[in-house]
Amino acid sequence: MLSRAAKQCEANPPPQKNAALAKHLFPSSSPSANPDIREQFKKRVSPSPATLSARTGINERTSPSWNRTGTPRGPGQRSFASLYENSDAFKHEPSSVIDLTGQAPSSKAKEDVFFAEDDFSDDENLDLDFEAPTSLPPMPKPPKVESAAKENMPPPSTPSQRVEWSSSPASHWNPPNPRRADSGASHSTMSSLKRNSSGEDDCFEVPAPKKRVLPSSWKRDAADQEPPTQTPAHNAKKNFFDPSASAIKEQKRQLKNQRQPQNSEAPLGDWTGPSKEAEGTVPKMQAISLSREQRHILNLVVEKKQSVFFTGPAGTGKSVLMRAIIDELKKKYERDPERVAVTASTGLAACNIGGVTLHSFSGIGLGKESATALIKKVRRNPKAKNRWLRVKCLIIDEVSMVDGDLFDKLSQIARTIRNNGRPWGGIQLVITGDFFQLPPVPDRDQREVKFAFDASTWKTSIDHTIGLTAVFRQRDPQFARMLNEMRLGEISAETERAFKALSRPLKFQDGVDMAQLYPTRAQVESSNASRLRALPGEGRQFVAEDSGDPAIRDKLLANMMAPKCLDLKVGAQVMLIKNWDAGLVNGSLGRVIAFSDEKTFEMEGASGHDPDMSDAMTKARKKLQAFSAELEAPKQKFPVVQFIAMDGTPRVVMVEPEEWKVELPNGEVQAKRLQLPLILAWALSIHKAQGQTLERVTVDLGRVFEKGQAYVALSRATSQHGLQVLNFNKHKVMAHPKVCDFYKQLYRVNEADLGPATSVTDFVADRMGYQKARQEASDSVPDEDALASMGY
Ligand SMILES: Nc1ncnc2c1ncn2[C@@H]1O[C@H](COP(=O)(O)OP(=O)(O)OP(=O)(O)O)[C@@H](O)[C@H]1O
Repeated sequence: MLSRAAKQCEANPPPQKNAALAKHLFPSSSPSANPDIREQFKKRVSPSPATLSARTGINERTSPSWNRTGTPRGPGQRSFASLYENSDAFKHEPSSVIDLTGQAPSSKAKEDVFFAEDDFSDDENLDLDFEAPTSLPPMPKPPKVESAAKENMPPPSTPSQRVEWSSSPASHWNPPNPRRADSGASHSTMSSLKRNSSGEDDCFEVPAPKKRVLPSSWKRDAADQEPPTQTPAHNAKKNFFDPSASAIKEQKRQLKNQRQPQNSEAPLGDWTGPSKEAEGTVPKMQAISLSREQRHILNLVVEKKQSVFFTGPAGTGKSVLMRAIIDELKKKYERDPERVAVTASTGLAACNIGGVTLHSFSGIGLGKESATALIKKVRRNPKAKNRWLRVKCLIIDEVSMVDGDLFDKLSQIARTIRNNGRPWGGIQLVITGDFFQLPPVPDRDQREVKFAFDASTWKTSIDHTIGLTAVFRQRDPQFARMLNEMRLGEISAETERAFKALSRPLKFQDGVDMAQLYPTRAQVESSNASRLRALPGEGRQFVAEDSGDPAIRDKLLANMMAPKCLDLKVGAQVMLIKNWDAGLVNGSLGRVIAFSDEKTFEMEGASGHDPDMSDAMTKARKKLQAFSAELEAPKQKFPVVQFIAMDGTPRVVMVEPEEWKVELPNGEVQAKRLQLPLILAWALSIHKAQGQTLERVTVDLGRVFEKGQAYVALSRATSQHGLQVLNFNKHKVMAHPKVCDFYKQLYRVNEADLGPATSVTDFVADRMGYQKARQEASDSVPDEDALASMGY
């Protein structure tokens, strides 16, 4: 029968139009020149990669690469340049994997390959990085659809070839709605009511505004609207019969979105009073784009792989730049995230950049022992040892609080564990901080403070020391100058007078008071507790949901900005501790005006607070209840907060829990906390305020006791209008003499490659000195003298 069929087939070859259809449906396997499948088999004599892989026991990663015609390449046949020859070169396909095994796939009679357990023990010495050729052909233009979606999509056909599938609507060709993941995470329980925010999501690219924002989000610009192919109506229809909680949530969200454009003229947000934003008088806030000096540093780190310490006065954008660097490095090492370790001196600072403490990364515990003992400790800890071996780029934020001895010990650990004599065993360092700000926490033995720049290995560890000069936080140049004098401890009589004049009381009409900064946590807690008690009405307590290894979880989470227990009442002053968008950022102050759940939008406690608001809220409630009446109401209620946005306008948001993670570079989550991104904010600790930008702040210098504290506290303010200074005493604001000396040694030089107009301060003289020292260090046994002087 088969031979009869074959004969018939030979006599009547298949028509061409079927070949076209086959080509469309199976483009990768469809024969193009010769439609006869037998001819294809005749041509293909080499084994397929999968067959070979099965035969040799080597998986796809190590199997030989294949060219487009299906013939294998032998060793040396595939150059890096060839990777860029076609537009598919960057696709993640086995065929694009570079053959590092050196085995030609054409050698057919391969024997099975077996690996011993330690065959790869020296893998860490392999440096597989390569510089991309500079003369690459342009990358293929990305298609309009999202890449993630594209991977799962069949290739769209041209109109002439289009084959309609009766069971597949055209919408299946569209990318998924990017907002769905977000909204899908919103359920009625506390654990599911979270935004997908891994650590600090803020970056120089500002994220899209949150949809819970009322009323200003009712008037969104076109860029924030749903893609035209996915109207809320379309999605609502799709989920209409889906009874799951997430589908109901999604449905409600879509209904809300549908209402937005229609209601833009008379926004629901009337109930907070029409904001300037709603009236269209406030220009749309722009995403932060890095300044020239910031970009220069980014380039040095990411492209030139230099070890850099960048510093600068408060508000010069060190944190913004560091986040941009982290983003870029993570992209660069996307396939091997352990190559980038994000750390900071304290748990709080680490949380702010989505990293871990330097201690936690390095696996040294408190790190009080000698370097030799610490090396033994790391060796006994395979995970920590592996981190040291894998890391290529170590980020250290808030370096002013890193102890100098610790810096030397870590440098020694890195060299020894990595068996590499270069500074830090060849790890690229990216360090930032301002030594005029908070110093290392002093030891119990009260020895003199030792800064990181005092470390014997500091100079040999850094290629470039760069000072950022443009202050962004304070727009008023006179105020910026006053703060700079204070930073350097050189306060003129005029500046002293100006600071003393700031003792006047300040009152704001919007109900949000000044945040008072205190040096100790106890002072902060007692001040906030008494203000909360003084408020009328019933309080609500929000207890964080913690997870992770119980042995270390509580310790790791103890330093977190988000508290374990948060007590709130209507009228409580709060501060946002996450970055949401350009208007609402970490540090934005607000006031709780009600408690609500999203579905019924049932407000409590707002009446009597503000009559206009109560009236408008009633309207708002009715409108929302109209479409949410049939949906099941959740039990959990969350605070509705009226924030003062960065432009000074009020914005009302219902605040729901978010997630904080303490994560190791390999992505291993050590601890997790789910909590509202709020803290009480009548009083704040200076420690918690470090890194924040505050619009309204009171500082009582009579309470300040540590060098650097006064500067940190005062430099949080954005303007003199929002700053009250009590008990100003210029002797209280003196900088540490060692820090003054360190910065005096650094001097301004214009970088030749940036041109004469640049404001970049690159301390070239030091850098040259460092490089010379580095050269010497790598030629001989590194830093032996330094280590000997430290008793190692
Ligand atoms: N390139 C930029 N363009 C506009 N604004 C910027 C830029 N860089 C930073 N900013 C803004 O300046 C303010 C201070 O930035 P940032 O917190 O990064 O400064 P910092 O140097 O880390 O301050 P500190 O030392 O006090 O922590 C923030 O409000 C930030 O949004």
